[in-house]
Amino acid sequence: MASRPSASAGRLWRLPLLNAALAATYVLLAWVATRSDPSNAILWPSSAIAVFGVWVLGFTAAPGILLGAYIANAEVIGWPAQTALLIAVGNTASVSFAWWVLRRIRQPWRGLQDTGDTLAFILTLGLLGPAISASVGVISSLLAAPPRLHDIGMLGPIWLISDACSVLVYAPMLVLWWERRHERLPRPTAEFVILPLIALVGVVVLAFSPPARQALPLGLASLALLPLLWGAMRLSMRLASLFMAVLFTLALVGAALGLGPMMVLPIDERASVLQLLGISLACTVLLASSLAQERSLALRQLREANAGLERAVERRTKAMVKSQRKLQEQLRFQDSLLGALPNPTAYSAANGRLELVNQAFTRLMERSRDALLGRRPAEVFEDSLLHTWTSMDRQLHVERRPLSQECRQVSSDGEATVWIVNKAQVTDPASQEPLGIVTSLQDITQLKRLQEQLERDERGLRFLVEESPVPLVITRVHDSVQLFANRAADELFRADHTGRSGKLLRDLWVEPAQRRSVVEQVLREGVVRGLETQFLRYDGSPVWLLLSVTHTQYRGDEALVFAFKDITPTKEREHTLRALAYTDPLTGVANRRSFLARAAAALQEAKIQGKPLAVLALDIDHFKQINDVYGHPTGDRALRSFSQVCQQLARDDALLGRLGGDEFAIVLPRSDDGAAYDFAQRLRLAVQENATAEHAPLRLQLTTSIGIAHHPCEHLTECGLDDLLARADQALYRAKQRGRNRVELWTGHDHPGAA
Ligand SMILES: Nc1nc2c(ncn2[C@@H]2O[C@H](COP(=O)(O)OP(=O)(O)OP(=O)(O)O)[C@@H](O)[C@H]2O)c(=O)[nH]1
Repeated sequence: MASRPSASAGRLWRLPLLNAALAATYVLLAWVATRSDPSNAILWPSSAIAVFGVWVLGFTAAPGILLGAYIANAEVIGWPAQTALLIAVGNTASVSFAWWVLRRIRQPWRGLQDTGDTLAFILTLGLLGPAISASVGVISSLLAAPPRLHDIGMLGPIWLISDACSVLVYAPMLVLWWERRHERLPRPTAEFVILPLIALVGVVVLAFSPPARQALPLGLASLALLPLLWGAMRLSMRLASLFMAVLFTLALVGAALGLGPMMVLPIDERASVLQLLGISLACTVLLASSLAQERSLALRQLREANAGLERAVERRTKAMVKSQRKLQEQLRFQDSLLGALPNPTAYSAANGRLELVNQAFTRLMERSRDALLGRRPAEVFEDSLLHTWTSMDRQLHVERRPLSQECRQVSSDGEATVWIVNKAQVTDPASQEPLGIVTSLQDITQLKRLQEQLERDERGLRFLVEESPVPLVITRVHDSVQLFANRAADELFRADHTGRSGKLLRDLWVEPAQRRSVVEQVLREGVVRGLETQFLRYDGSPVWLLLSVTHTQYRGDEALVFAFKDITPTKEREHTLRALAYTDPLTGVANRRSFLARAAAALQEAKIQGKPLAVLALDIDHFKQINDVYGHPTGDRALRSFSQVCQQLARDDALLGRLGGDEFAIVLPRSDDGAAYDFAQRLRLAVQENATAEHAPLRLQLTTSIGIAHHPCEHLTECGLDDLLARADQALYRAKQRGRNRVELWTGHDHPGAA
């Protein structure tokens, strides 16, 4: 490759030196070529140096070429200075221009790499450059000294041929040896030593044969083509160009000395014929060598590709060996795994024949491994297992998913065993094609017996539970769906009678919040015992239940078991007793004890809240007479009628109670004396109008007297319920004294003594 001068400072000094060396070489070669005859040089080797210069230094070689050409033309040949300069400019410009054209038509220019490069080199630097140089030279010569007409016709071609021959024969050798100076030479073999020697000797004989043998035909010179072609095809391009240059130089020297076949030609044609011969030999050798170079490059690439291929094959082979080894390891592992499996396990190929069996399988079959491997199921299995085995295989081919099936087998000693046959298809991971089937058997004889026992036990238990007089319900935890209810439970909740109409057990709780807390407690602690709670039956009627709940699994579901006891009669009895304890049986209002307790609580609350409270004491007027005249039953009716009127008129927060006989009391929370007085008056009037004692056909009209006391008290800072009742009683006493059917407020003047 042409090296361009670098702009770096370190290399600047080299360029003038190289140009000077180039000029000096140019002049030296011109001097050598023209030594015998300055006006008629056989060759102009300086042109080759100019090409070498421009190739290596690029256009920066121009000063060296110009200087060398000028000195050579002026000093060596003897042209006048002006002509010499013109010719030198022509020489420099032609080679530079040819170099520029070469770089344009071969882009990127890589040197003499192939026939395209070589052809471009021949056409540009080999022919175009010399043609321009010759043209400029001829014109310059004409300007200097007009020659004869004959000479004008010949001067251009002679100049061109001479330059072209020089460039084509020597320049490639120089350039190739310069550019490939670091490449090692091939090791010399007999062929590469002997054949060039023979060629050299032949050329020497031809070129330097004595004048006596000048009669040899000129065509013999073409024999030189044979060794040159051998060199072009067998040697590297660098050696071939050297070989060619050496042989041609020998021929040239012979001709210069007046020896060799050229001597048969007229003297003025000898040089041109030799040069033409040189040009054609050079072109042939260069192109043939390029072809050989291309061929060897292609061969090298092929070899490299081949080597790459071989390496790939080797790698692949290694990988295959590795994976084969891995596969074998896996197979060994698989074998040992299979052997270690406690369950009888076998692998059968796609054709059904057994390919692998473990020891458990051989024991089950009561045959040796060899007696099983390679056999079809029909050859080794008894009827029951055979039937299950083959029908599962068929099913597996269709469904292609693991299957399990139960199979009963009778061994040779007549013992029946039950097996679960598990089968799974093995498929090719890539194509999904079935490869075979793995079968594993599981002895469930014991399990089966246990299961049967359990089923029997469960039947017994189920009977017990279903027939138990204790109502039992099982519900699923997560959705409360009823999983089981015994007959007693259905009767308790009247499920048969009305139907459940979509209701769940959880809908029957009267207090849903209580249900939630019970479920949480059961899930947390496992059991809840003896909880009294109220449910509604499916028909809506209430029922009191004693409830126990526990947490269990029922047929795979998380479940709650509810056990109930109907305690409704007990609860009703309790209720009646409580009612009897707190109410007056004749009138239904609070009895004395209950009234006093609730009244005390109301007074306490009024004190805490700082609110007023009034107490009314009531007594039916002349009640004793009713009893005495019309009898007790009429008196009882009078009491009931009176209490009813009081109940109807009293506010919701008022407390009414019968203290005894015909004495009643009313507590009015948040009522001052004015409000209490108004209420008492309204009540008195209501009694007068509505309270009666029926004594057919009579209808006795009742009246009442009312005394009022209130809290806070006027004269005492602190007073209790007893004080209030006593004051209300004193006020009542005053009402009686003042004619009855009246309302009196306690004023502080009423006291027993005053009465
Ligand atoms: N019928 C009936 N009479 C009862 C009952 N308890 C008490 N008595 C009677 O009620 C009467 C009470 O009479 P008093 O309040 O003393 O006299 P009174 O006739 O109402 O006179 P004044 O109160 O002054 O109007 C007595 O004759 C008792 O026997 C009862 O439960 N039923």
